[in-house]
Amino acid sequence: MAIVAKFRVEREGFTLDMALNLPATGITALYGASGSGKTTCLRAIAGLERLPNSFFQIGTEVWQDESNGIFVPPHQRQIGYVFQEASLFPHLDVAANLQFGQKRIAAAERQVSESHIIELLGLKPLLKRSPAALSGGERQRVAIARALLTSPQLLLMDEPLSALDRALKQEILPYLERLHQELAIPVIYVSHAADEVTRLADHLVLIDGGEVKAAGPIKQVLLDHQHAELFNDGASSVIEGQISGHLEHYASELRFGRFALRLSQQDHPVGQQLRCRVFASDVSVCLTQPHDTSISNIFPAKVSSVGDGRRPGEKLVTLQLDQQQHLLAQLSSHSVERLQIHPGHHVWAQVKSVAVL
Ligand SMILES: Nc1ncnc2c1ncn2[C@@H]1O[C@H](COP(=O)(O)OP(=O)(O)OP(=O)(O)O)[C@@H](O)[C@H]1O
Repeated sequence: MAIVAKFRVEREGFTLDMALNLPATGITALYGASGSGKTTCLRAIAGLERLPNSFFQIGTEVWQDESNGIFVPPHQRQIGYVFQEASLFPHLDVAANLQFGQKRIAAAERQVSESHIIELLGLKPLLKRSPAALSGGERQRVAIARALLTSPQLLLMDEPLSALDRALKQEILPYLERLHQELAIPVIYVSHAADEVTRLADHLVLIDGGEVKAAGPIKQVLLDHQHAELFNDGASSVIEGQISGHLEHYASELRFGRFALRLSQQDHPVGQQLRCRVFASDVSVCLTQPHDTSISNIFPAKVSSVGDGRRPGEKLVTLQLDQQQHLLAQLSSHSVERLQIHPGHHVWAQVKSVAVL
């Protein structure tokens, strides 16, 4: 099943022209700077903004095809929408706010059970509270639950964590991961926070100036040197693996394919799936296997490409560890020349540090 969209609108000083072909599964992140057109795209998907000459289809359902006079109004689209700020009814308690979501759908059409959603989002202890007595993170969890209880075919989330401080954000992210693992509802997630996107998304659409610059599975898009600079905090690659053990010296081990990555001690149990982000600036390259180094994570790799970095004198080198896993290394062009690093070259990748997401 796929989501196919074509949106075009010209506004004063801004043209949006996007063609999207997305999988109707998992989390797709729309990532771009402020003013790049993410919200306009989301509002167009919801039908809140009717853009001329546009088209939208999810699975076999066409919600908009202006060339054939089709436009399904927003209230007839099975969509859940979560905004930056949770807009709960202040006079109703959490339970009544949730029921409001569910009542919009006839009992026979409900796809999700209320008790399951309450459990997934950890809302049981909050049911009798009024919205005023909730933290920002709790309010947002209620808003997400309310949207899910309308049994949407598609969940749209517009910067759902951007109004929360770092601690609240960290509190809510595991809930979003659980939703992802346990519910089959596709999510389109708008964000300009690279850490959120790399942690949650399966698919990534990079938007710049109203246009799609790149789209595809997140690991693949991140490796594309051309787009590395659109990710505003620097080029990086993602490693996804399972905690395979807790080691001495306050360290844990993450297995990915036939490799193991040593991390600072993690609280997660063995077997827990985890994503890490490896910044290209934290990866260096040796021609021979280093033994006398303080760096613990050293992998044999093959250079698959060498491209220009963000600044003059910088190169981005893609290193292939195996069929599934690549790393990006940011090197000086001087080092690339001195070590004669070229595609096909067998080298050793040293990973200085890893951001656990
Ligand atoms: N109703 C409107 N009429 C005219 N211009 C608009 C309208 N809505 C948005 N714009 C303009 O369209 C451009 C894209 O806005 P949009 O809100 O989609 O960007 P965004 O990527 O979501 O930004 P942000 O992250 O700041 O929310 C901006 O230049 C904005 O000023």
